[in-house]
Amino acid sequence: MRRIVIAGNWKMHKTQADSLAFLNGFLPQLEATPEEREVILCAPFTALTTLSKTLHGSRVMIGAQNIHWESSGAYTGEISGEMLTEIGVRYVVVGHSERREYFGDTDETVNLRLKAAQAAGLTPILCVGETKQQRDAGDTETHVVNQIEKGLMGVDQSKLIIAYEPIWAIGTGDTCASEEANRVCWLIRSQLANKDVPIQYGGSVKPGNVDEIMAQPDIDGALVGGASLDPQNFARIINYQ
Ligand SMILES: O=C(CO)COP(=O)(O)O
Repeated sequence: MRRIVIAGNWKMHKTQADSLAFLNGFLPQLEATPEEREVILCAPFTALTTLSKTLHGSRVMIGAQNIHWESSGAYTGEISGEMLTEIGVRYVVVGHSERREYFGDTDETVNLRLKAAQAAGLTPILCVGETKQQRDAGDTETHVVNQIEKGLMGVDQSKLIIAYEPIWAIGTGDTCASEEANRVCWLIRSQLANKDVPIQYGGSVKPGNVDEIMAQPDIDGALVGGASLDPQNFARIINYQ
């Protein structure tokens, strides 16, 4: 039985005060949300403790947006798995295209981060997806399969979430057609030993397109950027029909 997991990726948005204000508007809207839908907020490091304390005992889980592969050491600016679990973080986004593009993450370091997350008891959300050029050149399948193969070497597939995020659809308003997103999610699943890994779609998910996306048979959730910053929009996405 596959799980449904909806995660908000706040990226570099929201102070602690902003995060608390968000929860005030957000939590009351989850009262009628079906129990089986897992809800995660992936917030900046500085907001994690506040969120964790405020959400203690709630159905909303906390995720981080990066993790280093060593457990401690001289790695200025990085964060370890133990530092995250200590404050109640349960999930971590790994291999987001913004980290690959701007901060030098490669399939090799993504693989190390995934293994470190699992060793610390965190569930990683591995992001994969093609650029516009790769799609136009007909390389989507090869690229995504390659990211999956390299990223998942030696990774435990029983404690894992995957997000298919076509880069050209991120923050552009240009959603991937839901049948096409489903096709690539199906392709990803076909590469996995564990067919029950939740596979999310990410890229301009909004209240207006979530129902159609979630109706697809191989899409088990969403990884939501911009629309997760607004409590009404994100709650509407979680409460998809
Ligand atoms: O990158 C994303 C989530 O990780 C998607 O961002 P948008 O929902 O803003 O397109």
